[in-house]
Amino acid sequence: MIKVNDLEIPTLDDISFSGNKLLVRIDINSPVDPKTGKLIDDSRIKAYNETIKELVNKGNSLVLISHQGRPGDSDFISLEEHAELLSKYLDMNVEFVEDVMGPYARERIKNMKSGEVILLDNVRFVSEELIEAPPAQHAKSFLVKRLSPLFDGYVNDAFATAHRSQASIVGFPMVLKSTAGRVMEKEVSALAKIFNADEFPKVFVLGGGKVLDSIRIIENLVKRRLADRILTGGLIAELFAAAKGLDLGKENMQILEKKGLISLIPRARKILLSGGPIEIPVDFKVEKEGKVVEEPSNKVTGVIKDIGSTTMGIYSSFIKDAKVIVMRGPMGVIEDERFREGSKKLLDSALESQGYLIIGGGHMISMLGGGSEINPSKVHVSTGGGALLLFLAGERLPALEALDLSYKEVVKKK
Ligand SMILES: Nc1ncnc2c1ncn2[C@@H]1O[C@H](COP(=O)(O)OP(=O)(O)O)[C@@H](O)[C@H]1O
Ligand SMILES: O=C(OP(=O)(O)O)[C@H](O)COP(=O)(O)O
Repeated sequence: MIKVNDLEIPTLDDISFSGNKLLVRIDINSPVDPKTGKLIDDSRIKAYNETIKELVNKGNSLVLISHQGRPGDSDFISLEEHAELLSKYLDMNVEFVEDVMGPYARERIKNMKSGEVILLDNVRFVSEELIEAPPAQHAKSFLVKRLSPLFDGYVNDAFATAHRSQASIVGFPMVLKSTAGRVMEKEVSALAKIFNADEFPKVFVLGGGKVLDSIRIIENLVKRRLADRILTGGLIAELFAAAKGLDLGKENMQILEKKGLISLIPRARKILLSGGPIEIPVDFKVEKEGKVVEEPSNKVTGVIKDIGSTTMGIYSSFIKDAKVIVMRGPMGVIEDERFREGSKKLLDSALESQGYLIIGGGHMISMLGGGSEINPSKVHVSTGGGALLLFLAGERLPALEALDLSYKEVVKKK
């Protein structure tokens, strides 16, 4: 059992599945090259080998289910390439089923033989999946009602989606015997141990594009005084710079507006006024008339694509002095080679520092490359980004709550 505060989460040691048909929720949501639509990192795809092999070796047949991207974004794609990569890394056939809960998928699941593994298509093609709702409500969703009768059990290994109260995460545990998979188990146990309150300074490096999530996380970190410094990059830095009243220029303000982020400025301002330890870049690398130039953050005219060199130097020195460094979300538009430098420099500083590094989020992890030189006693590479940060900030994760509830309501009562 994994114990987190008052939650008791069963693992594959507590509920042993053998010869069963199992639904396994994984998170293989990966960065995508917007030009080609191809995956640019496969670390999350490799992460589930242990869980999948262990379950297959016990004669179970597995139906893998995951999301990829969000509707409207360029990374909202089908999981066909993911299935090919899973087959390659597992060295077994993982059949791609181009359906989620329709007759084709259900027929294929019914006909599965022991040891077979299939991957359903992007679960977010089903609109219900995008609703955040309590487990009891999701238990009544079409997704859960159509798929759950076909299974003997449910395994949740999607730590990276543990902060979402979505049907494929919290609905199935209400009706099926459920456990955490090996990735979930390792992440939760390791992070609970690593994040020792006595180790400081703790420096959080937060970038990327999921600004609403990040604001929520920063509010938590500040309220609980968990961070000594929060170094901002990506769109989060732009939001805080705007909140501080810096002149980001018309184009960047239009980008913030288009992404619906202007309404978050008052929240960012409140964090700044409450004395939150937020660092904002002093300069940015921008794209201007097709050229890459650096501009001070109080007078920006080009489109912001990365942090500037002075900021890289200042942030690196904070990182080098830290005892614990948590990194999530890139400093810039890393899909473009010209704007990878900020993220790369900060990552190198973190790897060189004496501090313990916790790194999460698909994009930052992709910067690690193969990661063969990484020392596991100094670095924890999490499959999670937002989930990781919310967990570290002390929030309860819906996926863990659902597994705990499932154990009490579904397993113990049987
Ligand atoms: N200044 C910026 N303007 C626009 N997009 C940015 C900027 N900086 C980073 N990004 C984008 O943020 C995305 C990654 O953010 P996110 O999904 O939050 O990270 P992760 O997957 O690591 O959690 C990338 O696609 C990157 O291009
Ligand atoms: O990539 C993910 O989160 P992350 O960017 O916080 O690591 C997860 O797959 C969750 O995806 P979502 O933030 O679209 O719900």
